[in-house]
Amino acid sequence: MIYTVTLNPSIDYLVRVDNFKLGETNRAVDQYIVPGGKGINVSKVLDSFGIPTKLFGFTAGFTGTFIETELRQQGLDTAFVPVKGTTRINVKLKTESETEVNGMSPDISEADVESLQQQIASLASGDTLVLSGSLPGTLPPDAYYKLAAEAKANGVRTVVDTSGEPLRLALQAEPFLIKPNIAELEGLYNERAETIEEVIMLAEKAVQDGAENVLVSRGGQPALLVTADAVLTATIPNGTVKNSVGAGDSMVAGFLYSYEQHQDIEKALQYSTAFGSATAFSQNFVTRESMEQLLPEIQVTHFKKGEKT
Ligand SMILES: Nc1ncnc2c1ncn2[C@@H]1O[C@H](COP(=O)(O)OP(=O)(O)OP(=O)(O)O)[C@@H](O)[C@H]1O
Ligand SMILES: O=P(O)(O)OC[C@@]1(O)O[C@H](CO)[C@@H](O)[C@@H]1O
Repeated sequence: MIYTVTLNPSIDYLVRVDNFKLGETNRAVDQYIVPGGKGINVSKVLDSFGIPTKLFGFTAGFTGTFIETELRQQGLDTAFVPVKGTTRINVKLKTESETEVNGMSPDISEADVESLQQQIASLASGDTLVLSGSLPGTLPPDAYYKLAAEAKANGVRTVVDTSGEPLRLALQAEPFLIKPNIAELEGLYNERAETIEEVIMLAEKAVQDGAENVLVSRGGQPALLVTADAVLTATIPNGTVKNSVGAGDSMVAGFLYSYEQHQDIEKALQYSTAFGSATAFSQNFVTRESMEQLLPEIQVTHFKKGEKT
């Protein structure tokens, strides 16, 4: 069974404004109000591909109630720990470009964390635990490390999709998969990666530091999968980006969807990329139809030094 953890969920307010003017009253021409947060998005995508998951995390206040109610109505199995305060609202403003304002998390107490730890303690060998998104401000940076290490000690496969210090520390728990985008990978080692060789070098550092599979997304540029034995690249299909919110989460979902069936990292990279781009090219999330359309366009190859991608 796959379990996702969203410590810092959100209501995503996606709003489109034509001719946006800073400092003036702008009127929306389109809007969506949906449960968000990276782990929740992974669960939504997997569920739509027939893979059931259980959703852990913290929810608070009327926004938390909205998230829980919506997800349950969609048939998702939520088991959020209720906490004090109000779950955040994240604004995703679509103008000529995409601008995001992610809200502030409620405070999480030690007792809240213990409740979550108890839930995670029930996972066992054969289970997968996906830890995704930012940490609430009151949690220490090693929060993901601790949860991942506990799960791993029980034979659970762990996935960590976060950034900065929480990601750096989580590597010590030897996660099965991490999915940094290029900025997150650079941030991990405080180094710029302008050439493909530099990107690979940083991803290889993350492997040395503990990650089994490092899936690097680079927006419209080829994605990479780096392990101790292989460096793979995947071409990115051409298309018009409609909404990239959740494209990275769709990649995580696609990787797991494929890997659970085939245990083949080349296929997992191909599916992962198809899931990511299918989400980027749609207003909502990837569907089976949109994914299957893109899949044959994506070529996965073993990277050879000197190659341009
Ligand atoms: N311009 C694009 N053309 C095609 N596919 C894209 C484009 N931008 C993003 N994607 C798809 O989305 C995936 C994830 O993109 P990105 O590297 O921006 O991840 P991310 O920053 O984690 O995403 P997000 O946080 O917005 O969910 C890419 O690997 C690709 O499959
Ligand atoms: O602030 P975080 O936790 O880093 O990211 C949260 C978030 O931007 O990520 C998802 C898309 O990946 C959105 O649903 C959500 O609003």
